[in-house]
Amino acid sequence: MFCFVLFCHGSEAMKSMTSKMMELNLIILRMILESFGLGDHYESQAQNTTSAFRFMKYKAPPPSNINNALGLVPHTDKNTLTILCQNDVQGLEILTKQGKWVEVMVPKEAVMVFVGDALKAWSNGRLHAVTHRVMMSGDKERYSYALFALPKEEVVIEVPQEFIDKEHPLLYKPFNFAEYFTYFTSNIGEDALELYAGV
Ligand SMILES: O=C(O)CCC(=O)C(=O)O
Ligand SMILES: [Fe+2]
Repeated sequence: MFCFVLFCHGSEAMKSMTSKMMELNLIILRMILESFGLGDHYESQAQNTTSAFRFMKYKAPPPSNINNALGLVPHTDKNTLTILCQNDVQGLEILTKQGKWVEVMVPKEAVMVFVGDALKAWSNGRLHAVTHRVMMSGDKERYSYALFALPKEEVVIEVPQEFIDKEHPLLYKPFNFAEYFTYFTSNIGEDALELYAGV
């Protein structure tokens, strides 16, 4: 996979795209919070959020491996919410809780939204950060672009009291997102969140 991160000082089109995706991210965040009856957390959550934007290009697999080439390794996103757009070359797969990989057919003009580790932790595990990967087949390149909403550097992620009760004991200690991310980059593994912040 080839990818680069854009820090949007550049084109107006990019700036407008980023701000629309950020707007969508905030709408989704508000819907999630309201669905838990926690709409009053929206303002602080929104203020604590920043973003990164990334383009990705996946080459078509080599002829020797046309049906089954790994484009992007299995992972959970580390941030809060990801909004992903793609061209018409499918390839995204998610891992079910039963351990089965399932292809996701993203309809044209639809976007995918992923909950990342940061939001999983904040919600005390109520929201699931799904493991996903990209598998390439066929002879066309896949392009995708994503907005990664993430906590600002100084933000400490702390489970709100409303998410803690007898049936839902505290699962994650308060942690600084930037420090978690640094930890993850030198301890890459599926259970990074549990190891770093698990109670
Ligand atoms: O390019 C894709 O379809 C997936 C990208 C992704 O999961 C990521 O960058 O975290
Ligand atoms: Fe991802």
